[in-house]
Amino acid sequence: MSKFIKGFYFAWQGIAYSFRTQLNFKVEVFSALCVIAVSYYLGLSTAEWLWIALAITLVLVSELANTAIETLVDLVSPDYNPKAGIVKDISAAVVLLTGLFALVTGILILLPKILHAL
Ligand SMILES: Nc1ncnc2c1ncn2[C@@H]1O[C@H](COP(=O)(O)OP(=O)(O)OP(=O)(O)O)[C@@H](O)[C@H]1O
Repeated sequence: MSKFIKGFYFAWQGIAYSFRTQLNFKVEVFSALCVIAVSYYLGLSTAEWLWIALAITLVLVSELANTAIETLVDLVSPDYNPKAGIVKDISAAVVLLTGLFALVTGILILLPKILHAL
């Protein structure tokens, strides 16, 4: 396998590991699929699709980074350490912020269209 192809394989391993072990990542992937289906049904403009894609990407990327940081913290600091806790808390805060951004984006773009379609 070429080094280039191997890179994709390792990246996929990281996604598969996160999906297997992180309930939050599973929920976010399924939520993203639901949002994409609803967006397709509602017929978004190109700009609206880009905002939805940005929100979904930010949430999934931050959850993957959070999983990597948690795993690294558990590796280097398996025992209780206030600084290890702070690192995990900040990492979780990043996911929270991207989730809030996704929520606001979804409400601003999808809610008016859903109400109009009812
Ligand atoms: N080694 C540690 N030392 C101090 N506090 C920790 C440590 N590990 C975890 N904590 C605290 O417990 C919280 C939850 O940690 P945990 O590793 O269970 O994260 P989680 O988000 O619940 O992860 P997972 O998705 O694996 O369940 C952290 O945000 C942190 O405040």
